[in-house]
Amino acid sequence: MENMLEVKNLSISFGGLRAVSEFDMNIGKGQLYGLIGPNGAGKTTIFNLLTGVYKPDEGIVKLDGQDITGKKTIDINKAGIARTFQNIRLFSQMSVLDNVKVGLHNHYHYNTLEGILRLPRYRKVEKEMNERAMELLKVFDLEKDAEYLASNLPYGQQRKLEIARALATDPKLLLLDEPAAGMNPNETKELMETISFVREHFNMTILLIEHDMKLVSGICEELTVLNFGKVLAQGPTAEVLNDPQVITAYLGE
Ligand SMILES: Nc1ncnc2c1ncn2[C@@H]1O[C@H](COP(=O)(O)OP(=O)(O)OP(=O)(O)O)[C@@H](O)[C@H]1O
Repeated sequence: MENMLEVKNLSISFGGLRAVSEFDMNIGKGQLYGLIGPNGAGKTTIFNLLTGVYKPDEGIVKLDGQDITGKKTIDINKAGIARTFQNIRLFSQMSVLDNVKVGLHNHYHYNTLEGILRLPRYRKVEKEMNERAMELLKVFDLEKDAEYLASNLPYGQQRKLEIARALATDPKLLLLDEPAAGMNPNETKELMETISFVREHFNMTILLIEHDMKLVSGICEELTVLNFGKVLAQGPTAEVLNDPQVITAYLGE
């Protein structure tokens, strides 16, 4: 299997704290991959390194063969990585539809003057964007909520909308940071179905951070377990979760 993501020897320190150390991870195209580990292990820091929020002290990140190490967040997004956040970050005072359209701006363009004068090209692009955004909302069963304010959606739906907005940027790799955080068991079950569906429907490669072991064992094919910024175990989900070191360091806590 060809790799979508290749991470080699990634390290970063904050002051004296080595938050991520000599971290390696390969994710095959189309894989659903989990990153787990105790609180403070460095999982979110790895997402921040992959998305250019932090620049690594050492190491290489390649997306679909392209070196993206140390690039700016916006350029990494254009290269094909989109993410969601541990605490939902929607534009709460914008409509559901407009939240998705924000994501589409990577790919649809008109200049300001065309916009102000409402020239035909502006209207054509707007129409295409509305159609594309509605298509995405349909996938998540949110099209009937298109005109609502994002903040009026129930929590589980806001999570879905955040995923829809990330997908609107047309990524190659989707990063989900604790998508099930704060969800009840029913919402989590629905979310698992949504994530599996997104993988199939968009032929997407997905990396997720998650503490909910039911979700992790239910949908992830491979895992990396992180402990104190280092890889503790890596491989097929069932093997990793039965590894005595993993049970002691993480699952047994
Ligand atoms: N910008 C920063 N400055 C200083 N220390 C930081 C910074 N970002 C993260 N850290 C530290 O790096 C370590 C790893 O944090 P990180 O948030 O990546 O852990 P995590 O595995 O995502 O934890 P959780 O499961 O609780 O979200 C922690 O000790 C944290 O305090």
